[in-house]
Amino acid sequence: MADTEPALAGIRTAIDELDAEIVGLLARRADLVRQAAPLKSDRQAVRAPERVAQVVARVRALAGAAGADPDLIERIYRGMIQAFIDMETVEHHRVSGD
Ligand SMILES: O=C(O)C(=O)C[C@]1(C(=O)O)C=C[C@@H](O)C=C1
Repeated sequence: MADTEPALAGIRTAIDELDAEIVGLLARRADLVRQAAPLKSDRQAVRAPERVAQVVARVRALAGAAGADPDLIERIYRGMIQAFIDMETVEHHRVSGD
């Protein structure tokens, strides 16, 4: 069998480079979500299920156009948004006491 190590190492280097970009983008997204927290009236407004549905529908369409699996992208986004909701809930409580 051919030595697969160089190919795997190359793939992992490319993944590491993408992760550096993704983390930078996530930091910017987290900053924007944090800014939204004080603008919301209560916990239900923080969760904003209709907005989550809108974001998921949009990224599914973007995934399709980009040649990615919409189901995979939806799973990733639902996990990510839940983490942002948790963070935004803590921030909302901090600024509003609600
Ligand atoms: O759009 C908002 O209102 C946000 O706070 C952003 C965001 C998201 O991460 O996309 C986070 C929490 C809400 O449940 C909906 C969407």
